Amino acid sequence: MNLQLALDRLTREQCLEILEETSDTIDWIEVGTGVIKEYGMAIIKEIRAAYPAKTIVADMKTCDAGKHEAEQAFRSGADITTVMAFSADKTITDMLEVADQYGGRVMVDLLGVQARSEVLHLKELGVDLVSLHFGKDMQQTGKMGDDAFSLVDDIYGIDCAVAGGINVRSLPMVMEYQPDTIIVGSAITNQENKKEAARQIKEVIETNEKNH
Ligand SMILES: O=C(CO)[C@H](O)[C@H](O)COP(=O)(O)O
Repeated sequence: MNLQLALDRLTREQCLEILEETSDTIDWIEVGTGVIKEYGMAIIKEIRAAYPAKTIVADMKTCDAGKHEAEQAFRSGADITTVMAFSADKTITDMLEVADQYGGRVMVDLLGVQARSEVLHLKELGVDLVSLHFGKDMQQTGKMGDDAFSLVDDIYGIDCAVAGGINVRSLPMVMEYQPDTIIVGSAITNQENKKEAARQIKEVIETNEKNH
């Protein structure tokens, strides 16, 4: 199970500092949407150069112009780029095609998706990686429930990541569903000791995996 560190609402310097502290603990680096909007593709290139062996997720949250945005992400060194599930089929299939050319992957963000049929449709399009996402603003009025997982339950052939305010306390509930990737942002990046926060989260993941 991968631990994906989400770098959101941070300066370039903070991103690099946090990576220095946590890179030996985390598996995937997510360059957050806001960070990309602030610094453009340059921040992805810089992180790629600094961490050549890490999997980099560019959280582009593309919703149109899929071919162009996927090319931007992969050319900058991303291994995975994201697209919103509500996008046109053509946006998603174009991105899958570009991903194939670059040997990369597309993660479809299920923010706002209510029906399993939508996930089944994504699978028919060729999608093999989705993220269950309880958004930042939604976190202000609620928290992710285990009903979120009913969207992907028993759908085989699709890897699943999960994101949305996950911390060391909520992690055991999330892990019951055995997602492929756990995405954690603020529960690491907002902590005083980020290295220790990442280590604790990784430890819970590894302990849970051993006992499963
Ligand atoms: O995509 C995101 C925000 O749009 C974040 O990656 C995701 O929400 C994880 O961050 P946090 O753990 O702070 O919720």
